[in-house]
Amino acid sequence: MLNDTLARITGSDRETGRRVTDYLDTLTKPPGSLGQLEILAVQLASMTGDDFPRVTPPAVVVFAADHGVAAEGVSAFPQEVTAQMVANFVAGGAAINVFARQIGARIEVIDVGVASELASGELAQGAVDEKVRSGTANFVESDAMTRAEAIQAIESGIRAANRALDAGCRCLIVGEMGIANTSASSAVLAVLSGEPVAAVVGPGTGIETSRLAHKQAVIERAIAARQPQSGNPLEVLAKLGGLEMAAMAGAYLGAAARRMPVLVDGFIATVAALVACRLCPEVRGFMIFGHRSREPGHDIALTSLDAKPLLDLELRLGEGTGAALAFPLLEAATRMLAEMATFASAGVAAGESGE
Ligand SMILES: Cc1cc2ncn([C@H]3O[C@H](COP(=O)(O)O)[C@@H](O)[C@H]3O)c2cc1C
Ligand SMILES: O=C(O)c1cccnc1
Repeated sequence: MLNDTLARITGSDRETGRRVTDYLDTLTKPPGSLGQLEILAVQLASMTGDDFPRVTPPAVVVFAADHGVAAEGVSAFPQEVTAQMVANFVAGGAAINVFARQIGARIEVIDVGVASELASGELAQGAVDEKVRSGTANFVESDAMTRAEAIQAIESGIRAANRALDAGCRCLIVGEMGIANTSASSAVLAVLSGEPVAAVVGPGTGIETSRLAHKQAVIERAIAARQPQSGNPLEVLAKLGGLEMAAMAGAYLGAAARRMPVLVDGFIATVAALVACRLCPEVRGFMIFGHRSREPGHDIALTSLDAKPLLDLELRLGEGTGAALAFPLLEAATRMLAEMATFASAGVAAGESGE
């Protein structure tokens, strides 16, 4: 299924993009005056192959999984919080639930590796059970997961993207929940970007500055012990990543294979996006970056992808929140194309051409 999906991903449709670029200059505004919104409109048209792309309704998929490295004291919160937040997502009380409701999104919560037994029983009723294993192994001691488990998690992400598409959704927002996943993301990013761990590591849920040096040392020890090959993204993911990160990468691939625009969230989501792009560079053409997270490694991940995020609200939450908040800008871009009058239709005199 992964190989089929990879084979189906082609570049975005530049011809449609060029047509929409020309059309934008016929709308009743000075050429280029809607700035980034015009760029967004062209991107969405190129992704979908549609001169009048639509992004509503959006889908939010939140993947949850635990991390063995939580045992090293790298998060400000205990591991149980992952399962407890899954219950909160299902009950509709988390930040992502609020913003998903605001934008009219279909929301799905998917357990790909929550450690708690409760999570697959009463706690997570209403969550999709795609558990690959009960959390990763502590990557300081052994590989986080096997290559087969990483592929299984990626494929659960592909299925989630397909469910969203089959339900009629037109834009995919991918979120995550997993205590200690900023450590796994920092490890993966350091290897894939070649940057030192010190440059990509950050406070995550808010560990004290004194504990940040410990978090950095744990990640450095893990990379030294696991020795992943930076040119092999699947190996880096399996040795140092997380099940939710694998599923997120899969969801991006699944969306791109069906030309569905993806709105990428914060630090963890962007590291997963980097993994997806290393697996298949054409996926990049289907990604829009919602916001710049306060987690310091996010800038490095964004730079690695040559990505410019839409918003900077100083968020550091994850769950898909920054992407959900950016969604109305995508909708505005599509409405601008579909609803604005042209100079000809409105009888407005055109100005001098050229900027
Ligand atoms: C209540 C709560 C809700 C969250 N929602 C997202 N995260 C975020 O924090 C975690 C990563 O930070 P670290 O690596 O420091 O554990 C992830 O679960 C991420 O999604 C949360 C964290 C907490 C505590
Ligand atoms: O940007 C993120 O996704 C993020 C930052 C800190 C903690 N959790 C998530």
